Amino acid sequence: MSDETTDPTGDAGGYVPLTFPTVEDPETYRAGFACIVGRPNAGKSTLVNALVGTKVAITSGRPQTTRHTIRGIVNRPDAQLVLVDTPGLHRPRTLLGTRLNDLVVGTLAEVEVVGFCLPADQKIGPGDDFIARMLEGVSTPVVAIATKAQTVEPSRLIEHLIDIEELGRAHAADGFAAIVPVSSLEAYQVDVVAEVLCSFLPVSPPLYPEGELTDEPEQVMVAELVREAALEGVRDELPHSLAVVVEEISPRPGRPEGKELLDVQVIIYVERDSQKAIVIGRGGSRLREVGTRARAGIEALLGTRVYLDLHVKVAKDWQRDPKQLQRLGF
Ligand SMILES: Nc1nc2c(ncn2[C@@H]2O[C@H](COP(=O)(O)OP(=O)(O)OP(=O)(O)O)[C@@H](O)[C@H]2O)c(=O)[nH]1
Repeated sequence: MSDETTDPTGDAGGYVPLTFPTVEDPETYRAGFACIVGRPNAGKSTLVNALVGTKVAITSGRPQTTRHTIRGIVNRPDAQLVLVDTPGLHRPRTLLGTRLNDLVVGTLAEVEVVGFCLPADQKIGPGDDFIARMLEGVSTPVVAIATKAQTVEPSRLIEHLIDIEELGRAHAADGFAAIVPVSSLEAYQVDVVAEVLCSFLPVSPPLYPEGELTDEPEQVMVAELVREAALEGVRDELPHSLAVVVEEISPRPGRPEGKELLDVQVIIYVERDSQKAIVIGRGGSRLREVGTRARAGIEALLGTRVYLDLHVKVAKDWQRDPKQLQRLGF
């Protein structure tokens, strides 16, 4: 299934030269890494997107859509905060789950501060306790973030903040390093979250050039865009059964200047033939829509016209097969 653009809107071939952000005062400028954790659906990706100001991670109403560690970078006059968005922390049920948790714990030890998202629209439960216990094992300071704060009544928010305080004290003598309510979609206190997280970073020059939104390889970003497009409207049928691999991104040879074209070859893996039929749709109609939607995002990301070549393949039970997982980049 192929799909070439006929009406490009992006700047062709527009890779922006990299410059480092302006440092207001090198004596006090801070830079470092923060990791955002929380149970599935806690609002982690939405918070990262609000902090960074550009969509870098996938959000959806369904748990566990973020399979890769995606970093967003917040540049402030006084600090650079590099955010690591983690997959939904959960008790491992499949091998994929185990790998995700290993990935999360490994990441926590390497960052300067952890943001622990606890959604205000839900009571603190066993999933949050599980994460709090996991955090006991790392010495990184933990900032509790009461997400979705403006989706509930003030009385409920207060109750939630008290419960968070208790959760913190149950797991560490001094409790959480800070507790901040935020509502990412309602633009409430997003700046405060950035400021509090930055206060835990060491004095350091900026780590990444300006304009760089993520240090994930382009392949991963492209795969995420295709995955998001392929799940659109069929999340109930295929929530976790879909993996995307970008086989190749290469410039089409012999294109005239200003009309550059990137060939992008992508494989969508599903677990069963029935799922393949869902992704492709009648007469390939759905896959065409997936291609059109994904291509628009890829062109915006890469800043050039794209020829997207999409294939759907069946990889039986890929979630439980270590070899398949490795091949799919987990
Ligand atoms: N109204 C409102 N909705 C929010 C807010 N934050 C998150 N949501 C919604 O909550 C749902 C889950 O948010 P995500 O950001 O995808 O959650 P996540 O923690 O990244 O989820 P996983 O990737 O499954 O771990 C989405 O439907 C969001 O739109 C908020 O501040 N206000």
